[in-house]
Amino acid sequence: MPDTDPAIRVERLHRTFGGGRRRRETVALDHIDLTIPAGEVHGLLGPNGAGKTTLCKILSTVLLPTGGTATVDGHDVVRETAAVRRSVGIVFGGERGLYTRLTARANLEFWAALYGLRGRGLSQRVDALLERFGLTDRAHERVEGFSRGMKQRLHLARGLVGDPRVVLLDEPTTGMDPVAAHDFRDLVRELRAEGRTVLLTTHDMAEAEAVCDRVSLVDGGRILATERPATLGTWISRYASVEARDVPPSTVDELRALPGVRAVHHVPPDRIRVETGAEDAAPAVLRLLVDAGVGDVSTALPSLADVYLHVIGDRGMRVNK
Ligand SMILES: Nc1ncnc2c1ncn2[C@@H]1O[C@H](COP(=O)(O)OP(=O)(O)OP(=O)(O)O)[C@@H](O)[C@H]1O
Repeated sequence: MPDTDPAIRVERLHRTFGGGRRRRETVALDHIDLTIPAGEVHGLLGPNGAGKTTLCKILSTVLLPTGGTATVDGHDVVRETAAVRRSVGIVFGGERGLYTRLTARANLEFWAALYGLRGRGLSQRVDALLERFGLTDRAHERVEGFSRGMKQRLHLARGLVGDPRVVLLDEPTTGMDPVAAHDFRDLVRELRAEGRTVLLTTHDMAEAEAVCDRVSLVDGGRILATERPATLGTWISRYASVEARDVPPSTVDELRALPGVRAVHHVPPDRIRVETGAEDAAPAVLRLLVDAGVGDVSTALPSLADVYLHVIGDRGMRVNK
């Protein structure tokens, strides 16, 4: 592969499900474009049904696109499936993909054999992965007796068995406890230090901020924005809201006229909530309330769901124009 090729290049990628005579068509991916340079950790952040898993499945050749193109490590996911499979390791969260009646070691041996490893090379790779993921002591136990966190670690080991240049992690921390989730973040940093490209799907904005070089916000099969995580922080501060009690009507009017104020809602019986939509708006609202002598004031950062709603709403309108 020439070094200039991105690790992942997706152009006008489209995937629908259903749409037969009686079934409504679902658009899982709506003509998306995405370019991820080699060595980047890229987050796909979005609500349920956004299309994240569909994209991972297409990139790992498990699913065919309806239209458009995708390449991994310079190889086309439709025409060069064998080469793509050699380049990609995929890790799904949850229970999928492990043979629970086999031991941890047997699971890894099975996958290593599928990647063409044999004999000494195979056992060295498997030993190294068991060690890396803290499973050496339990290697000869059946997976059905493993805790959820141990299964997750085995999933990660499995994803790396073929020494892939590109690692697709689909909700890998679902169900992990905070310590395991912390270890996972270290692992992603290690993968990057090893020069691998990582595509990580998650619902968790904090996780995305902690490990990703860039994040794409996905909803309804579209990529609404691709930004560096620091920009996600400004999205959050941009959508802060301020609540206050016993605000005189004239001050409410002044608040409505402030730049960056999106709405002022009455919250019965005696409160108002001011929603902002610009970075400096919340401090300006606070100043105005304090200057007006309003004492009972509080601010709230929006939840992740609020940020989705605001950003998706804003960009959605622009996309739909
Ligand atoms: N095999 C399928 N048959 C029919 N519809 C499907 C199929 N797979 C996915 N879809 C639909 O495509 C859309 C995108 O699903 P996808 O699983 O890619 O979303 P996601 O972002 O991974 O969501 P989640 O976070 O819930 O895993 C959804 O509307 C889903 O119902």
